[in-house]
Amino acid sequence: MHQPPNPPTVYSFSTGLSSALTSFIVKAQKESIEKKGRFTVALSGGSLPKQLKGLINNPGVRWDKWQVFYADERVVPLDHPDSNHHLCATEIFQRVPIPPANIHTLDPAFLDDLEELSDAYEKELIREFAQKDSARFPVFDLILLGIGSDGHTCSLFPGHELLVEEDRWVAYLEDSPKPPPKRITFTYPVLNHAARVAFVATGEGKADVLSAILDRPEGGLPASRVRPVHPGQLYWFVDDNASAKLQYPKSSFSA
Ligand SMILES: O=C1O[C@H](COP(=O)(O)O)[C@@H](O)[C@H](O)[C@H]1O
Repeated sequence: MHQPPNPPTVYSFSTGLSSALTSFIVKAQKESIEKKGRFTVALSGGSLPKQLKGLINNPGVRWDKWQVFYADERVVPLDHPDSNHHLCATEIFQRVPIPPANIHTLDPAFLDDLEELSDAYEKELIREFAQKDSARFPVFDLILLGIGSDGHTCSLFPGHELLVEEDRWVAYLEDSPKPPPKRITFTYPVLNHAARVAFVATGEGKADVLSAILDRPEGGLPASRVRPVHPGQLYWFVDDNASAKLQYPKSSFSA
């Protein structure tokens, strides 16, 4: 019998969000390596990578065991300032000993063909997961997401047709309301099969939307639809500015 999804756990911080997030990630990494010998992570762009700086020079991080994907990516060259990979590389990966082969970027050979590009990224996921796991969808150890003030997450935007995609692992869009317009994105089946999903949101500009996502999930904003299937866990790491209007109960964080 299917069990309902676990309810979200919300941690709100006046200070120290980044170091709590670091402890959380390192703990998840340790558990995953003990179980499976690797740590599969998907990252977002935007404001998230700056919150991950505690991973740099952290003796607990086993970079050689990480397999990194991007939960969404803008269709631009990998060294373009709009690229989520470029952002993560600049903030983190250029400063840590992660083997380049463990970072799975979009294939720049297909930048002019979105269908080929998203197919190729899906195949990259299949290569990493299908040989090792038997699940119909990849089971990431951790997916780290951000939110936009319109409630989007990854490149899943309010009212977009990709919100009902049930089959593809990776999809593309040419009409993102936030520039740049061409993007690829994980779909809900991938997000909702992860072992853990953690959203990170900071600043008063996110306060209204955070309350809409968590206090009124029936509104169906894209971020509200991220509800990992049991036994997957959903976490929110937010600061007190972002949670200022939130009614949803907060939990206290312990490393
Ligand atoms: O366009 C995007 O936006 C979201 C949210 O960005 P933020 O700057 O408000 O944190 C981000 O999570 C996503 O990866 C990115 O492509």
